[in-house]
Amino acid sequence: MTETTTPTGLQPPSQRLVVAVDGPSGSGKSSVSRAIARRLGAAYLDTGAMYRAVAWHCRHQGVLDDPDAVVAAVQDMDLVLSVDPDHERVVVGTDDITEAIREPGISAVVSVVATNRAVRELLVARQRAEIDAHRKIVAEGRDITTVVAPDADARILLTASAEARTARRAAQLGGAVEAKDLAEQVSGRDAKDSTVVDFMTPSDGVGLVDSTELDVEATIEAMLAEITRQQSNRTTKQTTNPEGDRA
Ligand SMILES: Nc1ncnc2c1ncn2[C@@H]1O[C@H](COP(=O)(O)OP(=O)(O)OP(=O)(O)O)[C@@H](O)[C@H]1O
Ligand SMILES: Nc1ccn([C@H]2C[C@H](O)[C@@H](COP(=O)(O)O)O2)c(=O)n1
Repeated sequence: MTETTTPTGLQPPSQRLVVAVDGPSGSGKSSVSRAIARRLGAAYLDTGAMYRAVAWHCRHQGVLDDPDAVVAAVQDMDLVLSVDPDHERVVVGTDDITEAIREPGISAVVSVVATNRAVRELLVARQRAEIDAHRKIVAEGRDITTVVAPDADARILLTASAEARTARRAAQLGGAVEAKDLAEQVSGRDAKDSTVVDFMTPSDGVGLVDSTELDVEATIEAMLAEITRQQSNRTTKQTTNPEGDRA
């Protein structure tokens, strides 16, 4: 069956839309994906917040140094994560950790859990369930375009130069962080996280948006244009080859 489309090639509002966004630290994934979700009337899944919540929980339980205990802690973890793009909220058990997961102490240790492959498997399963539960959703992280939702309707790698990303992080933190700590928070963390997933180069079929020379609004516009382009391509393929690759 062929899907119906609007004159612009965008799917009508009643149809399912999954947008997957990956990219390195400071590329703008969270701020831009949240804004896109608002404009599309979609849910917003911040998968980095899940890894941060796991890091907070394991540190709270004093098990960060024990990989097996980390996995057990994730299995038992009672995590509630808001997917409302207008309302950020992360709760573990009875603890509201929305603010706590953004602290430098968590940024410094989050790679310990993010590079644990068993933890990744558990979180990927939760992320897929969350995506399946929503008709429209923008999900962002490091492995959404490749592992979590490789069949997403639109898949984008959002990049920016290391210099631009470091400058953005410095501005975000209000200049209160030393240069070496900033470099560790941006490039150092990416280097550790890159050992388990590739989020520096787009895989096949993933669109690339480079925000180095763009401000936030221009990046949002470039992302929306790329989403429209990929949706149009998919619609054209479905119209010209409705049976897909089936012989
Ligand atoms: N195109 C842009 N131009 C200028 N500043 C930007 C741009 N995109 C994002 N920013 C700013 O850069 C900072 C980092 O952005 P954001 O937190 O969205 O990045 P991120 O990729 O989600 O990082 P991380 O993965 O480390 O959480 C924020 O202060 C944001 O407002
Ligand atoms: N899909 C994901 C999302 C995040 N991570 C890791 C990478 C970061 O070190 C950490 C926190 O992410 P951030 O909030 O900075 O985007 O979680 C990952 O490995 N896979």
